[in-house]
Amino acid sequence: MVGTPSAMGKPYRPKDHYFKKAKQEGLRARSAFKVDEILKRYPFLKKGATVLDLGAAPGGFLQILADAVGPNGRVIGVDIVAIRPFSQPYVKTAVLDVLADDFDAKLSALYDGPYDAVISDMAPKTSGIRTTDEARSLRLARKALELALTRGRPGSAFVAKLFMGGEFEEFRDEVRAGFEEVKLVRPEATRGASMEVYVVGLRRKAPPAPAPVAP
Ligand SMILES: C[S@@+](CC[C@H](N)C(=O)[O-])C[C@H]1O[C@@H](n2cnc3c(N)ncnc32)[C@H](O)[C@@H]1O
Repeated sequence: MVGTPSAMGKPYRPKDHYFKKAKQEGLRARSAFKVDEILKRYPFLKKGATVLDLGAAPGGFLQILADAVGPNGRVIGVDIVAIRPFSQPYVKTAVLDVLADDFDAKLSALYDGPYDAVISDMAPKTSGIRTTDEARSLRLARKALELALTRGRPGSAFVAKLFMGGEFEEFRDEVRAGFEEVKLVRPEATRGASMEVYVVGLRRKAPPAPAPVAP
């Protein structure tokens, strides 16, 4: 089936190769292939690791993350939409809005960290107005970065999806300030028309030691 031509000239196929592959492999979403590719390129998640997945519904990323950390690990997934429960007891999910005032307290009640990786595939509801959508995407990515910096261990990793444009460069600099290395990934499974890119922060820098108290 030939889809509607996109702005970049590539056809948009709602039921494309990755959609079918996800179905065949029992994956909840085609996006699972995106995190799988990121983890293959940057294998920062070890068995036994603890990971926070923001914007986790319906759970494609969670399936890959659960496999990556195994039963001695821990995966926490949150979304404003309910996530069908996982059979693995080390995968915990909750309906939470990361932008809500009480989010941090509710996340702490779920699991207080620290995390080996904070991953965000959050995407705002699109308005069709490019600047508005970029700003909303950036707001979600900045919240994810705040969580990675406050709840990630030194040495931990960060991944956030972001719509290119607007303050993209500023955001990349903010990630650079907190992580030793920063990479940009546009996974194979990303649809042709999409402006999204994943910013990957590797090895969170240790926060500066507190100033010594004067005698
Ligand atoms: C592309 S989908 C995520 C797909 C998911 N990674 C998977 O593999 O199944 C983006 C998600 O971001 C969520 N989202 C958007 N705004 C959010 C917010 N403020 N708090 C939590 N989740 C949010 C949406 O509800 C949506 O489920």
